[in-house]
Amino acid sequence: MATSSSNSQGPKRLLRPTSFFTPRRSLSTASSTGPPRSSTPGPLNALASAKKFKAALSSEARTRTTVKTKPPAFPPAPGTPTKRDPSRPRTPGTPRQGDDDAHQDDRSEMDVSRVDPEEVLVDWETVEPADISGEVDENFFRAVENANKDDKVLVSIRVRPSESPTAWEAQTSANSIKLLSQHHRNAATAPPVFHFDEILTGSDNKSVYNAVARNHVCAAMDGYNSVIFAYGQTASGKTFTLSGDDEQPGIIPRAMKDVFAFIKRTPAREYLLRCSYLEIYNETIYDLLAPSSAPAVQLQGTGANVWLAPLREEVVTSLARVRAVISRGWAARRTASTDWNDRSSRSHSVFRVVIESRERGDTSGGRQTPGLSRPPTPGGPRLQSIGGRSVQTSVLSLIDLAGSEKATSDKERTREGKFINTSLLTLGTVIATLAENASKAKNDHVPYRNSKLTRMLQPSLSGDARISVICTLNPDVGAVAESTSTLLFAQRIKKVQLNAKKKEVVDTDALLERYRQEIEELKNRLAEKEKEAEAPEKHRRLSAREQLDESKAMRDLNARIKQLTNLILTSQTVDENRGDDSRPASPSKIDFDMTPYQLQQELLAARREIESQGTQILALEAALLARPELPPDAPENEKDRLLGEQSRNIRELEMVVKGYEDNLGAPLRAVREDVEREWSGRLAAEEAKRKEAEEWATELTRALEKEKKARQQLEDERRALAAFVTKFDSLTAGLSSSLSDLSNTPPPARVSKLSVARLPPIVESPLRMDLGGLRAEPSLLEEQWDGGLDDESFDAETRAMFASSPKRAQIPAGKGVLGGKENMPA
Ligand SMILES: Nc1ncnc2c1ncn2[C@@H]1O[C@H](COP(=O)(O)OP(=O)(O)OP(=O)(O)O)[C@@H](O)[C@H]1O
Repeated sequence: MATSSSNSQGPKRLLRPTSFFTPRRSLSTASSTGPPRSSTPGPLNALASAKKFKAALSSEARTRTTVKTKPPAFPPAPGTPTKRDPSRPRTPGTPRQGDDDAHQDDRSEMDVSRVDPEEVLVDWETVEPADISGEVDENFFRAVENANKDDKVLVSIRVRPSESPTAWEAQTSANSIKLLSQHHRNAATAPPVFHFDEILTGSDNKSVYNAVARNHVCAAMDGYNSVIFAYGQTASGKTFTLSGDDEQPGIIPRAMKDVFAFIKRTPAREYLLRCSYLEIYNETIYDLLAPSSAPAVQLQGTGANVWLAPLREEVVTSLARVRAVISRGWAARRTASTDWNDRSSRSHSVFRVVIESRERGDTSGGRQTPGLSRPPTPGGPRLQSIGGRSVQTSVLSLIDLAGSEKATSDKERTREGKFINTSLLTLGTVIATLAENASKAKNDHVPYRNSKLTRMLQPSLSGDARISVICTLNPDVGAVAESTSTLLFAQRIKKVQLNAKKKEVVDTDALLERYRQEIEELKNRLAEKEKEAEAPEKHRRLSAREQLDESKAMRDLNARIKQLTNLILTSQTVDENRGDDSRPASPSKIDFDMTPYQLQQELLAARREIESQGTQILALEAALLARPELPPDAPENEKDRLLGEQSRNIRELEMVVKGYEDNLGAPLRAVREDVEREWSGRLAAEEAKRKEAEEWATELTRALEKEKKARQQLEDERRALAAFVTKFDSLTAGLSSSLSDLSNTPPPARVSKLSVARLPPIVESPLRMDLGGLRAEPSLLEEQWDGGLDDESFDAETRAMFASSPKRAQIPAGKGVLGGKENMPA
């Protein structure tokens, strides 16, 4: 197993870059002596301020710095501060360099808010050949294939070269690193061996870029958010890794070169690239591209939806523009001379490139996707989806963290160090919690809000991006504690789980077109297969197994066609529901004067619609699940292709479902809720009315019952009266005959005329009708018979009949039943 330690290659780099991308040249006197930090630095002057090793130099290095009176050296380990060189001017309170540079005026020339995105697109034709010449190789495009597979953070360790005795044994071939046993505190146990994705040594930045960054740059070009950051103690080589120098350009310049190379190799798409550069200094975010008087950048939004504002974004169309932007930002960075690093980054710096792309096409006659011609949302895409071409957006963030450090001999540096350490500590805690949550399937609170750095990184750390972390190590014996702590951080971040997804503005037209094309192709294939299957000689040639395979393939083709047709139908339903305004009808447009019944019908129809679409989604999902599994012996590339295809389908389905939910589901739900609310109000009113009516009906029934009872009573009484009259008539008839017998006097005419038929059937007025009444009132009978008829004249039967009457009717005084004319029928 090959063993290489940092010592084996020896330090090669001596000076900070004079600028990015400038042609390689031997280090100049100017750069080796470096301008005094207090001098007014232009962007390139700032870059020319050299960062020097304080350790002993390699022979190669020595020859290059002969002009220096004191040879630069690797910085000693923290904790062993060296005495400041009195000849070197003191860093004046970490000023923003370049504050007064001459570029203030032309800073906003390519500001994204001032240019028409359509005018500044980059495509394979506009990429300058010089921008991609040199180190871009074919492997880059192989990296694209691997870019989308990893759901873990890529963690690499880079050991800085040192001439001092090293405490670590780095095995690059085994990707492991361990402390030499003589430096291990516990002599009884063996020092632990740390394993990572990559262990890198030496000063070659190209191999570092290829190993730790290329895949992530490719992923960003392919639509995934990607973050690459360097973490490590001060002076361990973070800035060297990210920015590099003339001879060894770091990750940022190499990444930008690859971005243009990617565009050159992708003739089907056009790109809008915008860069921003910012730093977090003492827990305040500064825009490095804005004038120093500009207000601090604020973190807006919450959770995973965080964006920065106000933030200057410069559109870049060539490497020359990128170079200018980086130089400007670099010049404005806060660096200062510390006990360990002559140009120590006193802030976390973030270089961001927003990559937007869409398929190329004629923009003149294209249909503007409805709803996308609005002003861009903060943090959202700028490129419009034209002619049914979706826009893919991703962000590539390249972060140079400030280095963790112990207290220094300078008060101001110590204060900065506290902020730096606090935010790095928070980053450590966040990573530890995320790792713990991922490994134990927990959901503990992650303290993102405890620092600006972690809040800004929240969307990426919570799984939204591909992440690569390069942990830089100072291998010196004096830095063992810090290096161990860096390795432990690296170990924790390895466990963080990612789930980055492509960001694409869904364009239904584009999807539909894609589906239609695929259906066409599939139909052609199916037709060919059917033709083949019908050929009789073929039938004979094929084995049973082959025939089975053949018919399965045809079934699969049919299923896919069906699935795509369903997708088209679903999309069209979504589109139709958009209406003219590309949005579903607002609930306010519903006619609320409809009857509750109509509303109910409407509601039912809406529910049925939702249900049928839900079924459609389920059917699509089932069809997707039922897709053929790969035979175990399928070639690897075929598996990859099918896997890629399947994940594309899933993404498309997700987009359609999301589109459906966004465009149809939510408004329909809102409509349903509104209708339900309205309808239940009306229902409640109706119910109240019904209750009132029921009460009224009960009241009526009760009154009716009462009336019925009263009528019944009266009827009984009438019958009793009729019986009484009949009896009376017969009595009077008997009496008159006996009287005439006795005295030959004729009976009174009036009494003789009385008959039952002349009695009223129902007597409305209360009748007084008892014997006592008859007796007490001067009744007609008494008038007529003038004492000739007394109580004794009624037999016992008649008296009993009157007594049993349910309600003894009263004959009004002076209006006896026989004499009350108003009661007599006409
Ligand atoms: N791999 C390397 N090969 C050669 N020189 C290196 C390497 N790594 C770092 N250096 C040199 O070491 C010095 C300190 O490195 P650098 O400034 O990158 O450290 P840093 O981690 O960014 O420090 P700080 O956190 O203080 O900003 C620089 O002069 C740099 O050129």
